Amino acid sequence: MEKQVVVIQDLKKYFPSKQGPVKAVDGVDLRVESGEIFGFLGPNGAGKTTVLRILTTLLVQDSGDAFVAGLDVKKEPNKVRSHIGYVSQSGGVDRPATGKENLILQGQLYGMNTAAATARAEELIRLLDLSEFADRIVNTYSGGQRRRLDVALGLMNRPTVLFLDEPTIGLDPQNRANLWEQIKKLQQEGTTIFLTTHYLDEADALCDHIAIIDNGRIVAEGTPEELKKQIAGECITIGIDNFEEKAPEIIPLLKKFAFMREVNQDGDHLRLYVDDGAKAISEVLELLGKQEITLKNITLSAPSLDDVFLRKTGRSLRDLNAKEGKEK
Ligand SMILES: Nc1ncnc2c1ncn2[C@@H]1O[C@H](COP(=O)(O)OP(=O)(O)OP(=O)(O)O)[C@@H](O)[C@H]1O
Repeated sequence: MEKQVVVIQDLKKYFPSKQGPVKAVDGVDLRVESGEIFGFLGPNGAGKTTVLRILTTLLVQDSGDAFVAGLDVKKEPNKVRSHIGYVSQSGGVDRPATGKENLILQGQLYGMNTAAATARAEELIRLLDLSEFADRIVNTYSGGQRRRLDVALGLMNRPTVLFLDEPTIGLDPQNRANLWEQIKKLQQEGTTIFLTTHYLDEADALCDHIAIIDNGRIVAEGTPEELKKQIAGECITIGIDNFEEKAPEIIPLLKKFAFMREVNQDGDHLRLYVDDGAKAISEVLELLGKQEITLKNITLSAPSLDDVFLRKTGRSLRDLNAKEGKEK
């Protein structure tokens, strides 16, 4: 088996628009190793789905190369399709049939005979814990049940790699946690998973490897631990009264502290990356007091993937998600 299941080299896809071309994917390089859960993390409109659609042969790139299971997606789309499963954001099924019937039909569409399709459907019903509802008509399913059936549908042809576009969007915390468990189980069964997500906690908890995309370009890549290590030390977040007026006054003073590595503005908060959090907090509080600045809130935390995103892009992914109503 290929060690690298997905290889992308200088991939570009621009869409025409009245304001000039939208650079949806603007020179992306990526590698996904066999057996890993790979997370493609980025805000709304960053280019995640466009890359996914190219990899799953639904869209052709303008330039650059993409290989899935060693096959060129542009030159051999049919062969690529036989190696992949794809679960889109909207999901697939809308037939007035049960989950199990939908699975069998999907298998038959892949060319399986009824016996083979039924056996595979039963295997997936066990693996993904669908037995409670597999014999019910699909339009009676909850959002979480629907999502799990979508994942099973994507697995009918035993794909080398399963592409999941925002698998947990719109799910409540319990259903999200359940789907994460199922995704981990699939990995243990040997499937490589390529998923897109807006959610920092999802990428952190689930993925072996992450690429962060913004405006069609990869801004950071590595394991969650590697990425967070780039932001050494601890993070103090402070909210102050009269932020607009006071922040420009206080930032240069904060930067003078020997323990201060970096000061970032995040909406109406300051994020201070420091060496020794406890000591730093007391000195920061003393400085605010001297400057007669009123503190609204202060927290100390370990650096998160959002800190990585903020450093690379100057914006907070958590804030962007909140604006889009996608906060977790
Ligand atoms: N068919 C299209 N025609 C024109 N512009 C498009 C088309 N598809 C995508 N775009 C634009 O390309 C950019 C990238 O979109 P894409 O859907 O890949 O982002 P995304 O990261 O998947 O976002 P989301 O998280 O919202 O799904 C966006 O600016 C989008 O509006």
